Amino acid sequence: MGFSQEIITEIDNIWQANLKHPFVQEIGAGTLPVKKFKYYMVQDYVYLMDYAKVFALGALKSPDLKTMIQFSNTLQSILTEEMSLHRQYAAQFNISEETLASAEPAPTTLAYKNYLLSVAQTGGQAELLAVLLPCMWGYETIGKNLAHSPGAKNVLYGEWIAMYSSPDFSALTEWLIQEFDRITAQQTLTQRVRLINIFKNSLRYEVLFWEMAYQEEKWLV
Ligand SMILES: Cc1ncc(C[n+]2csc(CCO)c2C)c(N)n1
Repeated sequence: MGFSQEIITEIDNIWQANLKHPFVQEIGAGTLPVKKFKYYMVQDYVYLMDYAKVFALGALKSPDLKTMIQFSNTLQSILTEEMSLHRQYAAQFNISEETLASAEPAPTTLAYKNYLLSVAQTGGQAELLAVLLPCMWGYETIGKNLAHSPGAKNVLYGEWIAMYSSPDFSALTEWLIQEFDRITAQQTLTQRVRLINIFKNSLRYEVLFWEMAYQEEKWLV
């Protein structure tokens, strides 16, 4: 069993909480109130601006050309494909690109993106992979789980599900998992414990992100 599989087995309760969050289930059922989805789209756009930078840092910290190309291709696809879907949704909701690009992060978005960036900046390649893997792997699993759900045929949520259940996205996630398993195979117990914690925190933030959107979290003042 690879280290990545060992981690999600150990923290299965958090892994399941992420997959089964009401926000995700309601996308699958096609019943999620549009208002919550709009809120999510804007916050996710703000999040992705910084998430993409983690891939730029991944390229910077790459040990070889092949890894560097993968990180730079992914950075490109986040900015052009994934964020372009967000821009299309925003246009549908009459939210301008300026509003989208200048939206303020809610507390959870701010905390999560700062966590990602600080781990990616201060850690090495293993820490960087540990912090970004829950996001990729979680969405890929959700995409697969929802591929044949009623939501997949929903006019609004169908495209979102299609993007995360695409074979290209699965291949990318698989590459990240293998890279993580390869890099961590030789690590000491102390290093592994640190990586489990990073992975766990990032996964917890994924759950909090759904919850934030579900509750339409606001700053108190
Ligand atoms: C909070 C949050 N977590 C994860 C993703 C998913 N995601 C972000 S970048 C990327 C790589 C491929 O484009 C994927 C799958 C998201 N959108 N928002």
